[in-house]
Amino acid sequence: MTANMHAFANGADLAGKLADKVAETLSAGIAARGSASIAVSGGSTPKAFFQALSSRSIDWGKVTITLVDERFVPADNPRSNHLLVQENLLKDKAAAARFLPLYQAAASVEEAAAIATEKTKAVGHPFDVAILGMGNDGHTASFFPGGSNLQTALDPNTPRGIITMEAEGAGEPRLTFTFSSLQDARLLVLHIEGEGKKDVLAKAEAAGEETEMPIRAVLRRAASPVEIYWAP
Ligand SMILES: O=C1O[C@H](COP(=O)(O)O)[C@@H](O)[C@H](O)[C@H]1O
Repeated sequence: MTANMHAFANGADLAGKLADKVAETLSAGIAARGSASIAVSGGSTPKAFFQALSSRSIDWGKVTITLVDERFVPADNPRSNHLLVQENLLKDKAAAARFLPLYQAAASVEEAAAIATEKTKAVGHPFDVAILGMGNDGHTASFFPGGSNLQTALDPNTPRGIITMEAEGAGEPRLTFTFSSLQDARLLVLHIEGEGKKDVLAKAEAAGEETEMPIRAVLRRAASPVEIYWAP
């Protein structure tokens, strides 16, 4: 419903300021409820932010970290979002956090989604923090244009949890939290970098179908304000 733009001079500045804001929100969650949760994205954008966040002094033992979405690949695959988080976030002070992976070594991606839904069902009602990314095709999480489960993923009446997604632009089959799981995070961030992504955002903010650019569902219908963090 509401989007607030936070623009920074460069990626390093953004990473530090976003880490400060996320650490503050997680600490407030711990103070209010005794624990806190965060769902993060993969891709090429969040590495510097993860590294900055890992050094923040909060009570990481009370924090659960999970992923917004994941490829149906094991954690040693270079395309795994789990691997990205393992190498860049679950270290330094943040090594004390609990991590809940979405990938499960199941016979099918559908079975993996059911197991991951069960294993994550105690967190995220709502998440304290959800960090979304956005692809050049307007996807966010694994809500891909033309995705096999896109309508279900974006339906506000779909229960919280993880569903599967296959799409031409997605590579491997995917596991993704649904829109209903992410849209009410206490701090809902869209983290994008580069002039190209700014242009994609402008296109998404214009009129058009959500199914063409699924990030529109978040920009238009999220219950929480969308805090857009951008750097050139
Ligand atoms: O496929 C994915 O891509 C998006 C965006 O990635 P980027 O490389 O353009 O930053 C990401 O948000 C999502 O988690 C990931 O699975």
